[in-house]
Amino acid sequence: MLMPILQIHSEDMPAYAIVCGDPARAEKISRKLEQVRELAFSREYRTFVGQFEGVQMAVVSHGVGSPGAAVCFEELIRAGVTTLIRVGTAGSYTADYPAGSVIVSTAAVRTDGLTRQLVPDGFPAVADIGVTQALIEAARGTGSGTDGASVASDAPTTGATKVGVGITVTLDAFFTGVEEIPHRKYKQAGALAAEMEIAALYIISTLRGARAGAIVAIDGFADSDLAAEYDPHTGAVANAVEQEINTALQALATLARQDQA
Ligand SMILES: O=P(O)(O)O[C@H]1O[C@H](CO)[C@@H](O)[C@H]1O
Ligand SMILES: O=c1cc[nH]c(=O)[nH]1
Repeated sequence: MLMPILQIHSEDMPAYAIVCGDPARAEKISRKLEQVRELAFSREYRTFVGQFEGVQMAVVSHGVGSPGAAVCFEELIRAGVTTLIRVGTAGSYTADYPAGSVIVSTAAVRTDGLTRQLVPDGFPAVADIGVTQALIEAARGTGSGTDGASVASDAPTTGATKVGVGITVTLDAFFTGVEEIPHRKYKQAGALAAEMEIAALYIISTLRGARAGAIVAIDGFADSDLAAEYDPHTGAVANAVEQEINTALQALATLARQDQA
């Protein structure tokens, strides 16, 4: 069956998918796959399929913002995807996790408009516990692997990259207007970072019976208290993106092997 917006056929889709905002990041991730094929590049949605460690998986870009990303998540699940990991970027709420860190999102604060049109206020946007566990373990594993960095049990690292685990905030606005975004409250309540699509991913996955998790590379500070000059194109951010990609690929392969066992 043809998915009308992504322009992919369900017959071509594996059960496992990595999703990310940027089509260029999808292409970068696809280069780590074997027997890779590009299925479609429709609007902001670029879809590749290939194998990682023998596991057939897809890599798909969803663009910026929850409404557009929701179209991608819905069509992927309709096409047969059952496990999704978002590999994104986010602004940090804490100097403990500066640019170049990565965060595994356990749940997302729903400040977006999209999920309000799907479920009532108060319904939680939570990650799948198995996907989250696989991401945390892979983050520790990739950290102690290729570049041999030590991994502290309470503050896991990947290479030189600090890894946080906790709540993220999903916003609709990237640039502020005249309304104040309550960053200070989110931060005081313990949220680690803000981005723009994770709540949609978690709510849609919960509604449709799929499982999802997310990892984000920190590219600056989300709140104006900490905001320095925003530059998502530094070497530290590129390193964190590389680490989160390796982590997500490893986690997805582990989940697939667990499913087969
Ligand atoms: O890097 P990606 O995956 O696009 O994620 C973040 O970056 C975009 C904003 O620059 C938003 O999509 C936000 O969620
Ligand atoms: O939504 C986003 C993504 C990256 N960095 C931010 O500060 N916000």
